[in-house]
Amino acid sequence: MIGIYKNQQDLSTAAADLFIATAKDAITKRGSFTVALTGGNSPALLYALLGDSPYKEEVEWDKVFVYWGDERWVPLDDEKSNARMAFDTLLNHVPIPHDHIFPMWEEGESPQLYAIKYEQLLDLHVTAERFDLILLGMGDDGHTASLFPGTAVLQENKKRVAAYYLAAQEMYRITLTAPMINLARTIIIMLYGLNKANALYEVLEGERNTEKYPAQLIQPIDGEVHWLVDEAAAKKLALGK
Ligand SMILES: O=C(O)[C@H](O)[C@@H](O)[C@H](O)[C@H](O)COP(=O)(O)O
Repeated sequence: MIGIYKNQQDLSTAAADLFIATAKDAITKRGSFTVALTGGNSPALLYALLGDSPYKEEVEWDKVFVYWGDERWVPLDDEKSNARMAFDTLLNHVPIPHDHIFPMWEEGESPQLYAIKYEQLLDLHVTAERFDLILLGMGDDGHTASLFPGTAVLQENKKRVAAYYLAAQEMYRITLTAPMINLARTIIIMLYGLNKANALYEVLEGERNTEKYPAQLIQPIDGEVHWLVDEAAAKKLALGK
């Protein structure tokens, strides 16, 4: 389903409401809430909302387990780190136990070996391999998580977590694979701005070409996906008119 909002503020508020509802539902039904966070700019306002009143009091943070959907393979204090952004805007502001947080990074480890370790970390709390919620963004080129156009990771169907060198950015990326993402109970893909309009149109209404527009791979098996976008990003969509 797709929700089209006036601006970044409105779509971030909608995402915060959905986050809270999903967390409460998971905690009521299963006793915990497992969430994979995203990087990029799109979730910054959502994280700030969740880290402040009145939202922050709505969540039983001691029952929340935080993972990441993808990461740039850089130290936690690097400004490119997705984890650092989430700590700065959200995790340092809420009473979540430190051992409930699983950044995709380990000093001195190789990204490929850490991807194997991360699958074991998932097994600690993500029951039946299903996240309660995965947050995602989408790049102007149609990538989501670290599933970039034309990369071999798009064909990965055995691993749940994969790491690879992204030559175009001269860095390693580590990511949940599409099959793992698609097991989630709920997925939120949030994005805003005119520079996303073309990719959003191609992903949702264009021909299927997952090599070129990897976000087309996101189709939960038995869950729901919510596209939360602003009017500018929805500009080319027929269903946005
Ligand atoms: O680490 C990353 O780069 C992200 O997780 C990535 O998949 C991001 O969501 C998109 O690139 C959108 O980024 P913006 O929200 O900054 O447009």
